[in-house]
Amino acid sequence: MNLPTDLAISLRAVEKTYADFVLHPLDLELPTGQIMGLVGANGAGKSTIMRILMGLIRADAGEVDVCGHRLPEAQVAAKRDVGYASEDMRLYKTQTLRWHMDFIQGIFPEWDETYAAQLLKRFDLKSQQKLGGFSHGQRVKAALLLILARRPKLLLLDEPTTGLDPVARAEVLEALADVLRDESRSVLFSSHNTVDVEQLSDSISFIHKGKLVASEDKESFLSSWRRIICHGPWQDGLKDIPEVISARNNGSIIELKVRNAGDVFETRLAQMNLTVKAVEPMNLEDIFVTSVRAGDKS
Ligand SMILES: Nc1ncnc2c1ncn2[C@@H]1O[C@H](COP(=O)(O)OP(=O)(O)OP(=O)(O)O)[C@@H](O)[C@H]1O
Repeated sequence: MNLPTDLAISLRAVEKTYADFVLHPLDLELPTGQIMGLVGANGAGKSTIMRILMGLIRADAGEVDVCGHRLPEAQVAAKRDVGYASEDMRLYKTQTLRWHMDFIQGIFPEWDETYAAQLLKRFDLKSQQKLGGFSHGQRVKAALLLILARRPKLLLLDEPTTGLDPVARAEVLEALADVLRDESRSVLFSSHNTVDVEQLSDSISFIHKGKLVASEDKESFLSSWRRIICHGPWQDGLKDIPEVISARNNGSIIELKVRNAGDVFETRLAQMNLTVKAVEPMNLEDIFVTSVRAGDKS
């Protein structure tokens, strides 16, 4: 079945249960031409989502569409359109990078040799070197080169920058930003590195213990959070206010981290004899740590 392709990814009520983990009914959409960062703590379910999208595991329920192909029925067509890179990607240690490039070129007619040559240079890789002799960072870059030069419509990247030194990270991020210059391509990447996600993404999806707690464009997501510093008497009831994700006091200074708190929120604080001294934006790292520590409230 061919479905409309204005969405690179469409998940509807997708579920997956393992012995000790439940991916709760998940709805997720990635419009074509966008880059989405998938953020969540260890074991949140990021790789599970990636593997479902790649058809490596089957969802227990729900509908999975990738580049307009319904899985699992249109698995073969979907695999042509998707490039997937993860830590468990198998490369042959005894073969050179050139051997891998020729191998992939033989399978995917879309292979772009000019682009592959540019990536070799950008990533500072030697095509005649055997993969067994590559460092971790070089292996990650080699895997990305093999996927990017195929020019797939959708890139699924599981932790693409983990374990890379700052220079290699910058090279990889630049290469990903380049991919997006072509508006028909899309990227979903998971990362623990909130700086990368904040820098690169159009939208952010936040997953916590198998539940999608937010999936929004980056600006709205970041601006929905605030750090508020106030003066006044501490009250245990602060923690029960739904918008307050975290509340801490140090003497008469109270620090609140709030989400979706409208203007009436400050009126409410005033009614509690709290004087607002500062309202500050939060970066993704702070939001991430606050959400994970707050557990289910986020
Ligand atoms: N094949 C499997 N059998 C049983 N449990 C599994 C299987 N694959 C994953 N899980 C469990 O599902 C949960 C989510 O795993 P997943 O790899 O999706 O998390 P993640 O968000 O990618 O974590 P990390 O950031 O550590 O890579 C974990 O508790 C994991 O143990």
